[in-house]
Amino acid sequence: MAFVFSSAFRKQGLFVPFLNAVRGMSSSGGPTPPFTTLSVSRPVDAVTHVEICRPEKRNAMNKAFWLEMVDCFSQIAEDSDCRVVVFSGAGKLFTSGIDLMGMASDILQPDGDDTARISWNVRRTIAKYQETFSVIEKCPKPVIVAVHGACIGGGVDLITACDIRMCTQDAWFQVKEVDIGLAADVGTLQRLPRVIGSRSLVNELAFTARKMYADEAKSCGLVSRVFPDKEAMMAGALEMAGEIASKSPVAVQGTKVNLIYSRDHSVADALDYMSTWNMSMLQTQDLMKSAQAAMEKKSLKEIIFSKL
Ligand SMILES: CCC/C=C/C=C/C(=O)SCCNC(=O)CCNC(=O)[C@H](O)C(C)(C)COP(=O)(O)OP(=O)(O)OC[C@H]1O[C@@H](n2cnc3c(N)ncnc32)[C@H](O)[C@@H]1OP(=O)(O)O
Repeated sequence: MAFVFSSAFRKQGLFVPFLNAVRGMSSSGGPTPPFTTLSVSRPVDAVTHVEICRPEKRNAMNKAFWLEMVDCFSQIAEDSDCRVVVFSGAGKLFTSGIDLMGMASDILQPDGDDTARISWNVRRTIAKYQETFSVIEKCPKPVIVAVHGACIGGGVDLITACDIRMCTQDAWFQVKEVDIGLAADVGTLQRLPRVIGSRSLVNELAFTARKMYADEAKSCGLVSRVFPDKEAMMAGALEMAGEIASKSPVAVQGTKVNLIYSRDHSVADALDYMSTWNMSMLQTQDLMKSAQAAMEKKSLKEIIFSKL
């Protein structure tokens, strides 16, 4: 499997092919059928790029988007040719959040003959929308999200379900739901407090709906990297994805599953889960291959791991 590794390229002054891969990630082709809101591509081996692709509507999340995300990430979870995902937005900004024009019927005019049935249907609808972002967490492949410009409302729900967040210097984040009369209900209130340490800051953002800009997002830990512009960010995302993709998929996917498990359980329970996990996963041939490479001072990039 031939990977593109920018650190090696940079040493040789060969960063250009990498930037060409980034340029190939642009959404000029529009959504990838059968999707109508997502463009899916493979810019380099083992890396899947998913782009929310409604630039003329500022990537507002319409009904199709909420369903297509589930199909897309379920397929990626099963795709043994994919080891890492990069997620980004097409056009001027990352996303303007829920489609305020197209979503009203689902939420404001729910079906049902009486209060019980209406409530039941609303509950089901909310659970369906929650799944749109939970699939990102359920997918064992690491997901790197790259945010440029605005990331509003549902966008914050989305990025908090991702494993690694990066943004451009012009990015801003807004937990906008209170401004449209909602308590955010598809992940932000559950995941954001686990992402950034300060509950006071989370509460402030959620109660006031104020914008948080890139520097503050970096200093509070919402993002781990800030890039000067989108091209640099996509190159950085692809470089990181390539680095992760070079490692044992058994090790990487086991790491994601156990990190998420340990976030939601006690240390004792998570250690117990880990030992049960690794009682089979330690028997992988990847362990021997990786250890041998370390002993021989070889780069993992030279090692061929079986697909997973
Ligand atoms: C159970 C479900 C739970 C989920 C809850 C989620 C909640 C949320 O997401 S709350 C956040 C809702 N979003 C907003 O309030 C943002 C609204 N949009 C804007 O403020 C601006 O559009 C923005 C700052 C993002 C961009 O401004 P810009 O000047 O660059 O573009 P515009 O000229 O305003 O828009 C261009 C066209 O896009 C359409 N559009 C933008 N945002 C949305 C949206 N959220 N929903 C639907 N359509 C949107 C806008 O109408 C323009 O369309 P057109 O007039 O046809 O050109």
